Amino acid sequence: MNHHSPALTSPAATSAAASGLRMRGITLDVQDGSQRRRILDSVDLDVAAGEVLGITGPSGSGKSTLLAVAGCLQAPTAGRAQLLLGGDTPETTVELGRDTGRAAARIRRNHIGFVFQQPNLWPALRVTDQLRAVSRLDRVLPLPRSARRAVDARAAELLEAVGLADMGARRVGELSGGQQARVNVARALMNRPQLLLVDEPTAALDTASGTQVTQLIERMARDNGAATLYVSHDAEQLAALNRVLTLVDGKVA
Ligand SMILES: Nc1ncnc2c1ncn2[C@@H]1O[C@H](COP(=O)(O)OP(=O)(O)OP(=O)(O)O)[C@@H](O)[C@H]1O
Repeated sequence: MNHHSPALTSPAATSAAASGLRMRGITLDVQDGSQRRRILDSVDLDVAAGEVLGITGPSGSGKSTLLAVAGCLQAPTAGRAQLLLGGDTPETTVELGRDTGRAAARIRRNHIGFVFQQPNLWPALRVTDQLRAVSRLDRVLPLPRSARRAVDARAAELLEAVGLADMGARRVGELSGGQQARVNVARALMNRPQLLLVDEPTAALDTASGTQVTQLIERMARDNGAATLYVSHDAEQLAALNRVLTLVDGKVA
């Protein structure tokens, strides 16, 4: 695996990494009344495993739509989105954005973590149970004890990594906004995704907590080897990232 930062020759597409996200020529047209509208226009980008790429741009420039394509929630009209898992071969490549049905749901469950501004945590559920609830192992009932232990160990490891080691038994409704954002990041990484998609995670936080969450996302992306797209409007948060791509009218500016 290549954990080196790619050379900063271009803000978007960089030298190919053996692991990470590769998007080429991503174009999305939608029917808007009687007109065809181009929401994304030939977007190229690379994000190596463990690296964070900031995505910014004016409202309506296509940032969330780009995340939706990478997250198999929206199939592009043209172009290719691929998640490389250690080589550029069919066996080590997950094709993203080809369809949005059950195969896409499986890809999301196995390979993609999402962090949104609205964390969608259950306020009455304990922190550890939030993490247990998204584990794909929870789908097989009854769980063998060894699998349950593996899930609990992963949850404990992540809570420690995000600085909430003592909070596992707390109910989410009792946590501060910054702590909830941390639970949100931990939960997104439960299934060891190789791709992490983050949309405005600091919008509801003050600057200091926002900065901590951004630093946390960078560290967790690196430590977990997750290629990460980080959408934000917040200049302060973006300034902390090594690479930022700006979209204007669906194009890389
Ligand atoms: N399926 C769709 N049908 C019609 N229009 C769409 C569709 N998906 C997105 N759009 C339009 O595409 C444009 C880009 O939307 P998108 O949400 O990606 O922008 P954004 O950069 O994330 O904006 P914001 O910063 O406000 O969240 C918007 O004008 C939106 O209304």
